[in-house]
Amino acid sequence: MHKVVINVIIDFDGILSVPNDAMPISGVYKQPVITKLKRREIVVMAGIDDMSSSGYSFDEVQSIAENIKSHTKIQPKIGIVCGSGLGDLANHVTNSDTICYSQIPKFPVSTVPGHDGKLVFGLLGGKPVVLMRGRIHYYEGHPMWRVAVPVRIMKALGITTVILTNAAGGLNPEYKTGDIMIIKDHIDLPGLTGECVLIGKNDERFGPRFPATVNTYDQSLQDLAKTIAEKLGYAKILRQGTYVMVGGPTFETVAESRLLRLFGADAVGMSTVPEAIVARHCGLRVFGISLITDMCPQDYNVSRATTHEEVLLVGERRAKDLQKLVTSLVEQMND
Ligand SMILES: O=P(O)(O)O[C@H]1O[C@H](CO)[C@@H](O)[C@H]1O
Ligand code: HPA
Repeated sequence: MHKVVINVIIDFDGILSVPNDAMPISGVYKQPVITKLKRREIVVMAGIDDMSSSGYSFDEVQSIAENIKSHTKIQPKIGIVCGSGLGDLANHVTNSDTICYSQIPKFPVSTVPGHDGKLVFGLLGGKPVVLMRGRIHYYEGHPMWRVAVPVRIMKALGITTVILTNAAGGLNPEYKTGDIMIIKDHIDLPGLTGECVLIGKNDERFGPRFPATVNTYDQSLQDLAKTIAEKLGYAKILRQGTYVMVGGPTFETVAESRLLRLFGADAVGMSTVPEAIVARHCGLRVFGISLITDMCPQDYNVSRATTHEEVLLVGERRAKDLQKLVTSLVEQMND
């Protein structure tokens, strides 16, 4: 999304033109003339995105969902988004139907290693689910709405709960690589700086213009997950904390990690928050879980570079534990 404030030339007759090299920079213009023109025309002339664009319309989302329904008989009640290196969860789905994102008209495609780009329908813990084996990230160049539109599509498929999983860097000094963090709250850093996923026209059929985001993460699901994790013997690696989203794709500098910690975040990643917001906006119950795949450097003396390969490796190592936790959660949650 670009702020469309452009330099225009207005001649004596009030005729407006946009220079060929028009850039999205601030300019001074005569308000009375500008208001005669539709903003969309100016935007089109300047060749930049329409700032009112908020993505696929309600009808488009329904028709994408209808197309998907024609590929499977499973009617999912729970949607699961698999984070980096966590796609193996899909291997535990029985009676499965798999559809590649690229087969579905208008479905965004993921380009990140560790994100296969497949929708897997089937039974997990005896319940009908749909898993997104691979998610869409903002840093891939997608506008924010597109990052989260799969959540709207899953809602149109009939889900009532979404489970968001991710790989994240640990900021809380008490955390360790391999820990599992139940998300209790988030900080939408892109949102706070003007890139909230809900910016643009609002269609009330999706949800309200000004949605509340307190209690985004369902308390009873957090409690249930905690109980299950303790029974599974994960007490020592179990955390509950705040996830902060950054745009990425750079991993944090020491100074950035310190700043995010000062904000009160326990873990940092480049996803999840837009999906959680869109899910709450359309009335879904949300549960989020982070696998701490690396510790963010907060000391220049011990700073070492995080890599995506390392993130995927830790994901692989903890895959079984997360799979057990998520499967039991799905099995035991009420619909
Ligand atoms: O959030 P998920 O998709 O798990 O991926 C995390 O892992 C990648 C970095 O290694 C980033 O995309 C970060 O957000
Ligand atoms: N920072 C941001 N995103 C991440 C990290 C990290 O350290 N690890 C996995 N995803």
